[in-house]
Amino acid sequence: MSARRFLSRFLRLRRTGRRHKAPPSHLDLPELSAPRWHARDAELAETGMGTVARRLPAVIVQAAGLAWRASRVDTAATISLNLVAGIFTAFWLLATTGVLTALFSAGPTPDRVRDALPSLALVAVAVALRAGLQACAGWSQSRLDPQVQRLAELRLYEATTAVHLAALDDSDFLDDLQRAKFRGLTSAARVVQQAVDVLTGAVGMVAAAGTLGVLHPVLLPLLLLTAVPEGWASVRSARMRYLTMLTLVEVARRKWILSDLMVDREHAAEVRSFTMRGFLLDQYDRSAAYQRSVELDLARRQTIARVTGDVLKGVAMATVYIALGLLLWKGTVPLAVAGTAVLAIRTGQSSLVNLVYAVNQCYEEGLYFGDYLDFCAKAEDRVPRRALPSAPSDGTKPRGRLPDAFARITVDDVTFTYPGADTPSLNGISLRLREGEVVALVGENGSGKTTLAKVMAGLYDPDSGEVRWDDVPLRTVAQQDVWERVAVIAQEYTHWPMTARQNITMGHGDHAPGDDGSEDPEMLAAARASGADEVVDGLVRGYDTLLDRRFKDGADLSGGQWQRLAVARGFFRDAPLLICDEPTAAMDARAEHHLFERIRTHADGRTVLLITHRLASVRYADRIYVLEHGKVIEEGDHASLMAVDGVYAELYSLQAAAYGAT
Ligand SMILES: Nc1ncnc2c1ncn2[C@@H]1O[C@H](COP(=O)(O)OP(=O)(O)OP(=O)(O)O)[C@@H](O)[C@H]1O
Repeated sequence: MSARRFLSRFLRLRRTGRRHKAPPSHLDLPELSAPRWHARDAELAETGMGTVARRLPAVIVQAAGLAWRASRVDTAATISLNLVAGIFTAFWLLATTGVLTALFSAGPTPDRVRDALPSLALVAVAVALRAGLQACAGWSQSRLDPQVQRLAELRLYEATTAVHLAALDDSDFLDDLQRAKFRGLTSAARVVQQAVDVLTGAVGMVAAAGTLGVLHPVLLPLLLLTAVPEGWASVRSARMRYLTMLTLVEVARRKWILSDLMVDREHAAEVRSFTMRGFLLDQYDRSAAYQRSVELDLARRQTIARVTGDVLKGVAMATVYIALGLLLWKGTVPLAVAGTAVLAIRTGQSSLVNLVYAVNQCYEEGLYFGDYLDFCAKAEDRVPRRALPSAPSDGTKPRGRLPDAFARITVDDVTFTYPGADTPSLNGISLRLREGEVVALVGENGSGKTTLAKVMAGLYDPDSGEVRWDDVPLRTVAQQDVWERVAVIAQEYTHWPMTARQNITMGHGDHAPGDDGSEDPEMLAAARASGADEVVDGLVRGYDTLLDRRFKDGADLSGGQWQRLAVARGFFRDAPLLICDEPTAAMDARAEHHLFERIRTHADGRTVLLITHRLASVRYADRIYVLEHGKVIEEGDHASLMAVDGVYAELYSLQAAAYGAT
């Protein structure tokens, strides 16, 4: 939030009666001002009840649509049970008139009580049925919530795991994603809940108003008169809380960040070694103290609003009783009707208060839910039609079929620019790999090696140019077909919080040990080739060890040990093309030597694209491409590149000299 926006918001809040101290200056930090978390807050603060009422139907239609898709039975049950309960509310109120008419009639008391009994029985049945229906409605609503939540989560995750990788490099898309995930997703179930509460409140209100209309039309305005003060007090109190939370957003974020730093294991060592404890606790305490003072102030102002509402309600109730007295005195309504009217007014009053509150909440959640829906639609637009093998068979279906093996891979004049970047990361690159070759990419940091590897792995589509397997362009085949035929040992790999076995075999079905306890021979071969077998030998539960210290009996590995597992994962995939991007960066000298030996012997007949800064290891590559600023500037085998005496020769000589010196 810019200083100006903060100031104007602060002043606006002061004008609406707030008297908070400004946040302490140490809290006014740039990392707290990311707008994505609470993008709707300012809009909500400005919105009046008129706007809310106008936009509400659209929100309710969206909520109903989601609920319907989540569970037709529970949605239909929730709505219809609430409606029928409303009918019984009206029925109960009208039956009460019968009871009161009999009780207030002339004659001996036993006779009057006897006359009232049939109506009393009707009242009892109506009240019991209404309570039963409301309980059932509540039950079906509780069943609906998790189903809505599941549907909303699935839709989001299905989209985020299928969007084009380039979408995740787009900062606007990432902002929208964060907002949809952290705020929009939780609003899905809430908007449905609030929509049901709006319905329930409206039904109760209509039942009470309908009853009063039937009793005597003049009684209707009395209902509004009593409900308005309480409705006002409840909305005002909710808005106050909301606006207060708004000013605490930054402080709350600061507290999350600080609490993560003080609690998470990954920071624990540095917190101690850099003696950060006192600093963190002090920062946390100051934030908490500010939050406490704001919340105490809120409690005081909410109490004032509630007391004001209660006083106004008392005045309104007195007015209603005076009006009823006058109507009785004038003979406009009989005594029994007046008695029922009091009951109906009280029922309608609580329904109206609930209704106003639910409308407010429904609208608020609806805005965030709208963000979620917008994001899902945007993300689904960015899912490539050829993402999955089951791509639609319309004009955009994958035309080609990727060969299971290839004679050559050709990269032809490929250009690629990351979303939002000013300059291309790949600028007219051409190269070729023949089956069974080891081809190396070398070059200084940022020269485009990893980007080229990702384009060749089918993770990014080139802006122009083509990558072909034999004669089949990658952009014409289903992406999943490409991914299944390429094994990538990435520069930055994930520490999967799973067992050692799953870390190697993941994405390739279940590789549980056989009945005799023997492990899958292919997995063992991959582990041996990468040196992961030595890592697993040191784990208490072997391949069954969970590699995450956050769980009971979980283990953690060193950087080099994790890298051995990542390499084993790449070797395990039965893919004709193996891309190794800095596969030994964290390994010790012996493991590195072992791995490069393996790669030099062509990794069991596979074609290998090797990216590394260890130039001694690329000497034996069949061909070496040297990249600079996204272009190939030299190409050839080690001997020919040394003979050219260009960039490769310079880099190689530098490294060789360093070793020579030692
Ligand atoms: N996700 C991204 N979004 C925008 N630009 C990126 C992204 N990833 C890389 N780049 C840019 O693309 C260029 C090439 O990066 P790349 O990672 O391919 O280089 P590299 O040769 O693999 O470098 P290194 O040797 O350091 O691994 C760099 O200028 C980098 O800043």
